Amino acid sequence: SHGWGYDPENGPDTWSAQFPVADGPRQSPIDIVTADAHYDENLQPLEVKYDPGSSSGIVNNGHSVQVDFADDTDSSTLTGGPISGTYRLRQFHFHWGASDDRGSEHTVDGAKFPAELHLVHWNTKYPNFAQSTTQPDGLAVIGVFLQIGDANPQLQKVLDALEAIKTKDKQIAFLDFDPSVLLPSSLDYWTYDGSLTTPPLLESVTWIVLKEPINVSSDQMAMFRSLLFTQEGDEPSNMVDNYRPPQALKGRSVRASFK
Ligand SMILES: CN[C@H]1CN(c2cccc(OC)c2)S(=O)(=O)c2sc(S(N)(=O)=O)cc21
Ligand SMILES: [Zn+2]
Repeated sequence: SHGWGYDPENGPDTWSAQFPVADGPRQSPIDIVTADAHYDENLQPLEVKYDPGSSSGIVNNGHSVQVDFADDTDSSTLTGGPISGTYRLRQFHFHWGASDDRGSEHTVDGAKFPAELHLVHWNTKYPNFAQSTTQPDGLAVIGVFLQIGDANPQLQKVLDALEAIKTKDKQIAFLDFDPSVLLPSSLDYWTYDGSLTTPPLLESVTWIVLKEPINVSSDQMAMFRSLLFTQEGDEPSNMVDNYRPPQALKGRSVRASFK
């Protein structure tokens, strides 16, 4: 098996060989030390405007489950917050653990959550997504923690699609889904300059990590863990622990939108 992944032979500790930026100055995720997060009254509220008509498909890409959006118009956008200009929603996906004690990429005062949702947006000042991924202000990713609680009915539509995309590279149509139903009631956030948390680990992400988690039940978490990293017909490997651990802060500051 070649290509990056999350096993000992191709996981996060091996990525710097092919992607030297892995040891760069603004890598993600990080541990958010809440006492060190500086309240910035200049931070604007987040403005999320998503059009369910722009959702297109759901795919097992061999690293996560991802819902893709049509990003040829400004139908689903992120503005405000720490960013300037308009960023278009491209996709959302998740990271999770083999058990409920781990799975998130960011941690808060060292605490891990069982999963983390990432909503990926790109800066429309650049001609397209690919170009934006190479720019320091090219991407903005909203991170939402998942905590074990009551079953989340909004998540169920995503989970019900998983049995049709169990193996790597399987995808199906996924229409009329408004990802704002996955956001918590408070949009209070921490923000810092970082990177993609997977190869190519590009240092082009303004991270916007929401303080309030959303709920997921343990049974719903088990559904994520029924996915496979592997293709149909290959020796099956459960898609679990698809998270990169926290990286060095290297002098960066984390700002808070709330007191
Ligand atoms: C496989 N995962 C990444 C896929 N992407 C990607 C695809 C092609 C090219 C490229 O850079 C040239 C980036 S992506 O930009 O959509 C993101 S966002 C993200 S995370 N976890 O930091 O939110 C991981 C990935
Ligand atoms: Zn991610």
